[in-house]
Amino acid sequence: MISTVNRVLFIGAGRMAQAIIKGLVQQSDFHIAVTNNGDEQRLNYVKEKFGVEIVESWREEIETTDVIVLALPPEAHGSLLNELANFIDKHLIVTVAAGIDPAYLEKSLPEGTPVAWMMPNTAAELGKSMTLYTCGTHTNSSHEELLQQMLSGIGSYEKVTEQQIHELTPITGSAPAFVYAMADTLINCAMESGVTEQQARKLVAEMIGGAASMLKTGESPKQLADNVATPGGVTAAGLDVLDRNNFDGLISGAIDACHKRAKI
Ligand SMILES: NC(=O)C1=CN([C@@H]2O[C@H](COP(=O)(O)OP(=O)(O)OC[C@H]3O[C@@H](n4cnc5c(N)ncnc54)[C@H](OP(=O)(O)O)[C@@H]3O)[C@@H](O)[C@H]2O)C=CC1
Ligand SMILES: O=C(O)[C@@H]1CCC=N1
Repeated sequence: MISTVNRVLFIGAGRMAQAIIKGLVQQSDFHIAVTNNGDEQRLNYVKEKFGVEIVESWREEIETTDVIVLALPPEAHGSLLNELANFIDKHLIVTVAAGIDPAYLEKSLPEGTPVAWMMPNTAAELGKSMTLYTCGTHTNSSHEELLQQMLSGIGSYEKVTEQQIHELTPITGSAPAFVYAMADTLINCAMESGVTEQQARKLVAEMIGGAASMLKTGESPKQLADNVATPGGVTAAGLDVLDRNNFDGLISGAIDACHKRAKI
Protein backbone atom coordinates (compact mmCIF):
# COMPACT_ATOMS: atom_id res chain seq x y z
CA MET A 1 0.00 0.00 0.00
CA ILE A 2 2.93 2.35 0.49
CA SER A 3 4.03 4.51 -2.45
CA THR A 4 7.42 6.30 -2.42
CA VAL A 5 5.92 9.60 -1.40
CA ASN A 6 3.26 8.75 1.11
CA ARG A 7 0.05 10.68 0.74
CA VAL A 8 -1.54 11.80 3.98
CA LEU A 9 -5.01 13.30 4.16
CA PHE A 10 -5.96 15.29 7.26
CA ILE A 11 -9.66 15.51 8.03
CA GLY A 12 -9.72 18.46 10.41
CA ALA A 13 -7.60 21.58 10.05
CA GLY A 14 -7.68 22.96 13.58
CA ARG A 15 -5.06 23.43 16.27
CA MET A 16 -3.83 19.85 16.48
CA ALA A 17 -3.86 19.23 12.72
CA GLN A 18 -1.87 22.42 12.15
CA ALA A 19 0.69 21.54 14.82
CA ILE A 20 1.25 18.10 13.26
CA ILE A 21 1.34 19.48 9.72
CA LYS A 22 3.88 22.11 10.72
CA GLY A 23 6.12 19.36 12.07
CA LEU A 24 5.54 17.07 9.09
CA VAL A 25 6.14 19.54 6.27
CA GLN A 26 9.75 19.65 7.36
CA GLN A 27 10.07 16.05 6.15
CA SER A 28 9.98 15.66 2.39
CA ASP A 29 8.55 12.14 2.56
CA PHE A 30 4.89 13.16 2.67
CA HIS A 31 2.38 14.70 0.36
CA ILE A 32 -0.17 16.39 2.61
CA ALA A 33 -3.76 17.23 1.77
CA VAL A 34 -6.16 18.83 4.24
CA THR A 35 -9.91 19.21 4.51
CA ASN A 36 -12.25 20.40 7.24
CA ASN A 37 -15.88 21.08 8.07
CA GLY A 38 -16.35 23.98 5.67
CA ASP A 39 -14.41 26.86 7.26
CA GLU A 40 -12.85 28.09 4.02
CA GLN A 41 -10.86 30.84 5.63
CA ARG A 42 -9.13 28.35 7.92
CA LEU A 43 -8.41 26.00 5.04
CA ASN A 44 -6.88 28.80 2.96
CA TYR A 45 -4.79 29.87 5.94
CA VAL A 46 -3.45 26.31 6.25
CA LYS A 47 -2.59 26.25 2.55
CA GLU A 48 -0.78 29.61 2.71
CA LYS A 49 1.04 28.87 5.93
CA PHE A 50 2.22 25.31 5.27
CA GLY A 51 2.14 25.01 1.48
CA VAL A 52 -0.07 21.92 1.58
CA GLU A 53 -2.89 20.94 -0.74
CA ILE A 54 -6.41 21.73 0.44
CA VAL A 55 -9.58 19.98 -0.67
CA GLU A 56 -13.20 20.89 -0.02
CA SER A 57 -14.14 17.30 0.72
CA TRP A 58 -12.19 14.16 1.64
CA ARG A 59 -13.96 12.44 -1.25
CA GLU A 60 -11.67 14.29 -3.68
CA GLU A 61 -8.56 12.73 -2.21
CA ILE A 62 -9.70 9.37 -0.90
CA GLU A 63 -8.71 7.27 -3.89
CA THR A 64 -5.11 8.42 -3.95
CA THR A 65 -4.32 8.79 -0.25
CA ASP A 66 -2.40 6.21 1.80
CA VAL A 67 -3.09 7.51 5.31
CA ILE A 68 -6.11 9.37 6.68
CA VAL A 69 -5.51 11.34 9.88
CA LEU A 70 -8.70 12.14 11.75
CA ALA A 71 -7.99 15.43 13.53
CA LEU A 72 -11.57 16.40 14.29
CA PRO A 73 -13.51 16.40 17.57
CA PRO A 74 -14.22 13.00 19.15
CA GLU A 75 -17.97 13.60 18.84
CA ALA A 76 -17.67 14.11 15.06
CA HIS A 77 -16.07 10.70 14.48
CA GLY A 78 -19.24 8.57 14.49
CA SER A 79 -20.97 10.06 11.46
CA LEU A 80 -17.74 10.63 9.53
CA LEU A 81 -16.67 6.99 10.01
CA ASN A 82 -20.08 5.80 8.81
CA GLU A 83 -19.56 7.69 5.57
CA LEU A 84 -15.89 6.83 5.21
CA ALA A 85 -16.66 3.12 5.65
CA ASN A 86 -18.10 3.01 2.14
CA PHE A 87 -14.85 4.26 0.59
CA ILE A 88 -12.15 2.56 2.65
CA ASP A 89 -9.96 0.23 0.67
CA LYS A 90 -6.27 0.08 1.44
CA HIS A 91 -6.04 3.09 3.76
CA LEU A 92 -4.39 3.33 7.16
CA ILE A 93 -6.79 5.27 9.39
CA VAL A 94 -5.23 7.16 12.31
CA THR A 95 -7.15 9.22 14.84
CA VAL A 96 -5.69 11.81 17.20
CA ALA A 97 -8.95 12.21 19.14
CA ALA A 98 -9.22 11.83 22.90
CA GLY A 99 -11.28 8.76 23.75
CA ILE A 100 -11.46 7.32 20.19
CA ASP A 101 -9.54 4.07 20.45
CA PRO A 102 -8.71 1.46 17.76
CA ALA A 103 -11.56 -0.79 18.99
CA TYR A 104 -14.01 2.05 18.25
CA LEU A 105 -12.49 2.67 14.81
CA GLU A 106 -12.53 -1.03 13.94
CA LYS A 107 -16.19 -1.36 14.94
CA SER A 108 -17.10 1.49 12.59
CA LEU A 109 -14.97 0.52 9.58
CA PRO A 110 -14.93 -2.50 7.25
CA GLU A 111 -13.47 -5.72 8.65
CA GLY A 112 -9.69 -5.78 8.19
CA THR A 113 -9.15 -1.99 8.07
CA PRO A 114 -5.75 -1.04 9.51
CA VAL A 115 -6.22 1.59 12.21
CA ALA A 116 -4.09 3.36 14.82
CA TRP A 117 -4.50 5.91 17.59
CA MET A 118 -1.93 8.61 18.30
CA MET A 119 -2.06 11.10 21.15
CA PRO A 120 0.27 14.01 20.39
CA ASN A 121 0.48 17.48 21.89
CA THR A 122 0.81 20.90 20.32
CA ALA A 123 4.61 20.92 20.67
CA ALA A 124 4.40 18.82 17.47
CA GLU A 125 4.81 22.08 15.60
CA LEU A 126 8.36 22.38 16.97
CA GLY A 127 9.09 18.68 16.52
CA LYS A 128 8.82 18.34 20.33
CA SER A 129 5.59 16.41 20.87
CA MET A 130 5.66 13.50 23.28
CA THR A 131 3.28 11.28 21.34
CA LEU A 132 1.70 8.02 22.48
CA TYR A 133 0.48 5.54 19.92
CA THR A 134 -1.09 2.15 19.62
CA CYS A 135 -2.17 0.05 16.66
CA GLY A 136 -5.33 -1.88 15.88
CA THR A 137 -5.51 -5.57 15.11
CA HIS A 138 -5.04 -5.31 11.32
CA THR A 139 -1.97 -3.06 11.11
CA ASN A 140 1.16 -4.75 9.78
CA SER A 141 4.80 -3.78 10.19
CA SER A 142 4.80 -1.49 7.13
CA HIS A 143 1.80 0.42 8.47
CA GLU A 144 3.55 0.79 11.80
CA GLU A 145 6.81 1.90 10.15
CA LEU A 146 4.91 4.52 8.21
CA LEU A 147 3.21 5.73 11.37
CA GLN A 148 6.53 5.88 13.20
CA GLN A 149 8.02 7.87 10.31
CA MET A 150 5.24 10.42 10.77
CA LEU A 151 5.62 10.46 14.54
CA SER A 152 9.37 10.96 14.42
CA GLY A 153 8.69 14.09 12.32
CA ILE A 154 6.81 15.64 15.24
CA GLY A 155 8.98 14.58 18.17
CA SER A 156 9.38 11.51 20.39
CA TYR A 157 6.96 8.63 20.56
CA GLU A 158 6.15 5.71 22.79
CA LYS A 159 4.05 2.68 21.93
CA VAL A 160 1.63 1.81 24.73
CA THR A 161 -1.65 -0.10 25.04
CA GLU A 162 -5.05 1.25 24.09
CA GLN A 163 -6.03 1.38 27.78
CA GLN A 164 -2.84 3.27 28.60
CA ILE A 165 -3.60 5.94 25.99
CA HIS A 166 -6.99 6.43 27.65
CA GLU A 167 -5.25 6.82 30.99
CA LEU A 168 -2.30 8.92 29.78
CA THR A 169 -4.12 11.38 27.49
CA PRO A 170 -4.36 13.98 30.29
CA ILE A 171 -0.65 13.60 31.07
CA THR A 172 0.91 14.06 27.64
CA GLY A 173 -2.00 15.59 25.71
CA SER A 174 -3.61 17.95 28.22
CA ALA A 175 -0.99 18.69 30.87
CA PRO A 176 1.01 21.05 28.60
CA ALA A 177 -1.96 23.39 29.15
CA PHE A 178 -1.49 23.08 32.92
CA VAL A 179 2.19 23.98 32.53
CA TYR A 180 1.24 27.00 30.37
CA ALA A 181 -1.32 28.07 33.00
CA MET A 182 1.40 27.96 35.67
CA ALA A 183 3.78 29.81 33.33
CA ASP A 184 1.18 32.55 32.83
CA THR A 185 0.92 33.12 36.58
CA LEU A 186 4.71 33.13 36.97
CA ILE A 187 5.10 35.60 34.09
CA ASN A 188 2.55 37.93 35.67
CA CYS A 189 4.32 37.69 39.03
CA ALA A 190 7.68 38.36 37.34
CA MET A 191 6.33 41.46 35.61
CA GLU A 192 5.35 42.91 38.97
CA SER A 193 9.10 43.36 39.55
CA GLY A 194 9.29 45.74 36.58
CA VAL A 195 10.81 43.46 33.90
CA THR A 196 9.18 43.57 30.47
CA GLU A 197 6.80 40.84 29.37
CA GLN A 198 9.45 39.64 26.93
CA GLN A 199 12.02 39.35 29.73
CA ALA A 200 9.51 37.67 32.04
CA ARG A 201 8.58 35.15 29.34
CA LYS A 202 12.25 34.40 28.61
CA LEU A 203 13.15 33.77 32.21
CA VAL A 204 10.09 31.58 32.87
CA ALA A 205 10.58 29.58 29.64
CA GLU A 206 14.28 29.03 30.37
CA MET A 207 13.47 28.04 33.95
CA ILE A 208 10.89 25.46 32.76
CA GLY A 209 13.31 24.20 30.06
CA GLY A 210 16.04 23.79 32.71
CA ALA A 211 13.68 21.97 35.07
CA ALA A 212 12.61 19.64 32.21
CA SER A 213 16.28 18.87 31.51
CA MET A 214 16.87 18.11 35.20
CA LEU A 215 13.91 15.67 35.15
CA LYS A 216 15.61 13.81 32.31
CA THR A 217 18.72 13.15 34.44
CA GLY A 218 16.81 10.40 36.25
CA GLU A 219 16.85 12.16 39.62
CA SER A 220 13.44 11.91 41.30
CA PRO A 221 11.22 15.01 41.20
CA LYS A 222 11.04 14.90 44.98
CA GLN A 223 14.84 14.93 45.32
CA LEU A 224 15.11 17.69 42.72
CA ALA A 225 12.60 19.79 44.69
CA ASP A 226 14.51 19.04 47.91
CA ASN A 227 17.72 20.22 46.26
CA VAL A 228 16.10 23.57 45.47
CA ALA A 229 14.62 24.02 48.92
CA THR A 230 17.42 25.18 51.21
CA PRO A 231 16.36 24.10 54.73
CA GLY A 232 14.41 26.94 56.31
CA GLY A 233 14.87 28.99 53.13
CA VAL A 234 12.60 30.79 50.70
CA THR A 235 11.54 27.83 48.50
CA ALA A 236 10.53 25.77 51.55
CA ALA A 237 8.14 28.58 52.50
CA GLY A 238 6.60 28.44 49.00
CA LEU A 239 6.37 24.63 48.93
CA ASP A 240 4.65 24.77 52.31
CA VAL A 241 1.88 26.95 50.80
CA LEU A 242 1.47 24.45 47.95
CA ASP A 243 1.24 21.56 50.46
CA ARG A 244 -1.23 23.31 52.72
CA ASN A 245 -3.41 24.08 49.70
CA ASN A 246 -3.37 20.45 48.51
CA PHE A 247 -1.35 21.01 45.31
CA ASP A 248 -1.18 17.22 44.74
CA GLY A 249 -4.95 16.95 45.06
CA LEU A 250 -5.48 19.89 42.73
CA ILE A 251 -3.35 18.36 39.97
CA SER A 252 -4.84 14.87 40.37
CA GLY A 253 -8.31 16.45 40.38
CA ALA A 254 -7.52 18.11 37.04
CA ILE A 255 -6.33 14.76 35.62
CA ASP A 256 -9.52 13.05 36.87
CA ALA A 257 -11.66 15.76 35.26
CA CYS A 258 -9.90 15.11 31.92
CA HIS A 259 -10.62 11.37 32.26
CA LYS A 260 -14.30 12.00 32.96
CA ARG A 261 -14.65 14.36 29.99
CA ALA A 262 -12.82 11.96 27.63
CA LYS A 263 -15.50 9.27 28.01
CA ILE A 264 -17.54 9.11 24.81
N1 LIG B 1 -5.42 20.56 20.76
C1 LIG B 1 -4.66 19.64 21.33
O1 LIG B 1 -3.68 19.95 22.06
C2 LIG B 1 -4.93 18.18 21.13
C3 LIG B 1 -6.05 17.74 20.45
N2 LIG B 1 -6.25 16.40 20.25
C4 LIG B 1 -7.44 15.96 19.49
O2 LIG B 1 -7.42 16.59 18.23
C5 LIG B 1 -8.75 16.72 17.75
C6 LIG B 1 -8.95 18.13 17.22
O3 LIG B 1 -8.75 19.03 18.29
P1 LIG B 1 -8.33 20.55 18.00
O4 LIG B 1 -7.47 20.62 16.81
O5 LIG B 1 -7.86 21.09 19.29
O6 LIG B 1 -9.78 21.17 17.65
P2 LIG B 1 -10.13 22.42 16.72
O7 LIG B 1 -11.49 22.85 17.16
O8 LIG B 1 -9.01 23.39 16.72
O9 LIG B 1 -10.24 21.80 15.24
C7 LIG B 1 -11.26 20.90 14.90
C8 LIG B 1 -11.20 20.71 13.40
O10 LIG B 1 -12.11 19.65 13.07
C9 LIG B 1 -12.88 20.04 11.95
N3 LIG B 1 -14.15 19.31 11.95
C10 LIG B 1 -15.13 19.33 12.87
N4 LIG B 1 -16.14 18.51 12.49
C11 LIG B 1 -15.78 18.00 11.29
C12 LIG B 1 -16.40 17.12 10.36
N5 LIG B 1 -17.59 16.59 10.61
N6 LIG B 1 -15.75 16.83 9.20
C13 LIG B 1 -14.53 17.36 8.93
N7 LIG B 1 -13.88 18.20 9.78
C14 LIG B 1 -14.51 18.51 10.94
C15 LIG B 1 -13.04 21.54 12.11
O11 LIG B 1 -13.43 22.06 10.86
P3 LIG B 1 -13.53 23.66 10.55
O12 LIG B 1 -12.11 24.11 10.33
O13 LIG B 1 -14.36 23.70 9.31
O14 LIG B 1 -14.19 24.27 11.75
C16 LIG B 1 -11.64 21.93 12.58
O15 LIG B 1 -10.78 22.10 11.48
C17 LIG B 1 -9.69 16.38 18.90
O16 LIG B 1 -10.24 15.10 18.68
C18 LIG B 1 -8.77 16.34 20.13
O17 LIG B 1 -9.17 15.37 21.08
C19 LIG B 1 -5.38 15.45 20.70
C20 LIG B 1 -4.27 15.82 21.36
C21 LIG B 1 -3.96 17.20 21.69
O1 LIG C 1 -8.58 19.22 25.21
C1 LIG C 1 -8.76 18.23 24.49
O2 LIG C 1 -9.87 17.66 24.42
C2 LIG C 1 -7.61 17.70 23.67
C3 LIG C 1 -7.28 16.28 24.02
C4 LIG C 1 -5.95 16.32 24.71
C5 LIG C 1 -5.50 17.70 24.58
N1 LIG C 1 -6.40 18.43 23.98
